[in-house]
Amino acid sequence: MRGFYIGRFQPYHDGHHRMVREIVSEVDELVLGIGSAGHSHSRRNPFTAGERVMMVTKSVAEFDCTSYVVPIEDLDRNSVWVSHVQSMSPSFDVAYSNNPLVIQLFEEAGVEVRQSPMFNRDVLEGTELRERMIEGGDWRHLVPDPVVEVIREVGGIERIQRVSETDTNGA
Ligand SMILES: Nc1ncnc2c1ncn2[C@@H]1O[C@H](COP(=O)(O)OP(=O)(O)OP(=O)(O)O)[C@@H](O)[C@H]1O
Ligand SMILES: NC(=O)c1ccc[n+]([C@@H]2O[C@H](COP(=O)(O)O)[C@@H](O)[C@H]2O)c1
Repeated sequence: MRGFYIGRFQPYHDGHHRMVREIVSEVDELVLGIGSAGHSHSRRNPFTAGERVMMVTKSVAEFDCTSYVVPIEDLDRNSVWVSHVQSMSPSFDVAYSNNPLVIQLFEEAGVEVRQSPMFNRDVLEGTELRERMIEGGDWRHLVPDPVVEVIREVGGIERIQRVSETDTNGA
C-alpha cells in the first residue's frame, strides 16, 4: 500500500516527522507532497520547493520505507486540485492530512483519508518556528537535524529575517 502526505513544510518539523513515523508503520511506500511549491521568499513561505525537498528527503532517510518527494504547485480551483495532485504523484491508496480543506477535497474525490493527533502543537507549528527564526529564538531542537543543516546551507535565517522586514502579508 502507498500513502500520500502533503504539507507546506515551511519548515519540516518534529510534528511532521512524528506523523511520518506513524505513517510508515502503516504503508509500504510513502509519497511526500511539497505543497504550495511555487511559493518562497515570504514570511509565511520562506523556503523554496527545492530546499524543502532537501529537508524532507534527508529527514525521512532514517526510515526504512521507500519515499518519493513531489513538489505540488497550488491551483486557483479547489474542485480539480485532487486530480492535479494525482497527476503529479505516484499513485496512492490513502492520503494523510490534518488539514480540513485537504481532507474534504480528498474525501469528495473518493480517496480514503487518515488523520493523526496533533503532537505538541503549542511549539510544533510552522508559524511558531518561523516567528522564532525571525526573532532569533530557539527553534533548532524542534526540527530534525538535517533541517537545521539545510537551513544553515541556504542562509535561511538571514533570508526570513530580511523578507519579514518588508513582507507583512501574514505570519
Ligand atoms: N504538531 C503536529 N502534529 C501533527 N500533525 C501536524 C503538526 N503540525 C502540522 N501537522 C500537520 O501536517 C500537515 C502539514 O502541515 P503544515 O506544513 O501546514 O505545518 P504547520 O505546522 O501547520 O505550519 P503553518 O503554521 O505554517 O501552517 C497538516 O496536515 C498539518 O495539520
Ligand atoms: N487549490 C489548491 O491549490 C489547494 C487546495 C487544497 C490544498 N492545497 C495545498 O495543499 C497544501 C496543504 O498543506 P498544509 O496542510 O500544510 O496547509 C498547501 O500547500 C495548500 O496550498 C492547495
